Amino acid sequence: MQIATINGVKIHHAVTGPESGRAVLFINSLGTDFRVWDRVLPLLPEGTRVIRYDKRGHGLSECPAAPYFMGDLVAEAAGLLDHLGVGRVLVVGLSIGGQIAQGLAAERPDLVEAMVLSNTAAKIGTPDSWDTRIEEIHKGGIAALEEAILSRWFSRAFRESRPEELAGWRHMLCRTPEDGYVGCCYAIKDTDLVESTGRLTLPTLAIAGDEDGSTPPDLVRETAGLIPGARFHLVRGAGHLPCVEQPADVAAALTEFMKETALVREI
Ligand SMILES: O=C(O)CCC(=O)CC(=O)O
Repeated sequence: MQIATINGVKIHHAVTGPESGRAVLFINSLGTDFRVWDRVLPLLPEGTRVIRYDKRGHGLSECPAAPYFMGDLVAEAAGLLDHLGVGRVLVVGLSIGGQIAQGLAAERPDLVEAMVLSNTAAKIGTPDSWDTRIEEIHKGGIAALEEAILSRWFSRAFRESRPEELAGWRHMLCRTPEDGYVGCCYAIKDTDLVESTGRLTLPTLAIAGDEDGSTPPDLVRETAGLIPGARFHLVRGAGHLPCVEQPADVAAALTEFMKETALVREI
């Protein structure tokens, strides 16, 4: 198990693949830990250097008291890359992870060569919607919202046909510490990256799920539209977590993007 103290927080992370390989940083979503990428990783090009971590309040990382700020989440992603000394990476961020990726690209362009924004946006939800969610969790815990959250995370077909897997993801969600989950809700509530993301020029691939109830395709497409040349890929038969539901499709899109951006890197 690899733990490093970054920005004063103990961050659980894992690095696999050869040191000479293309480095890819994966950042997971609200209520998930880095196992959310498990089904995609074996399908990536051989020799990829994969860096995963649990953001604060999730997985095996330390859970400071809520609220959290996007600036801290970005500082921890940057601090981890500095700590590992891997240089510029391709960042793949899912939902809040995609917001951290956008923030990282804006704050530390020396660390990010390209990004994949999966099921995310420059701004997610409204302050009122996040206040309501935070209040409901304080009253009834994450369990009070689990059905609603799972119905946004996964397509109906997945929920009906894969009950054992659904149970596993339910456990991951409900075992997220309340401070970790609510802390990140505060960070998303206060985040509006429209201006800073609109100034980005790095190669970008945006991915959406056609049944995503959290960040629907049009919202993801809107954020992609802020970045000149960004490509958009729609995953069919997927909710908010296409990396779980349609890993082959996500891995193929990522592999294609890695090939394209490898050419950009060599110029
Ligand atoms: O998944 C995230 O990181 C934030 C977006 C969200 O609200 C997911 C959900 O619907 O619970």
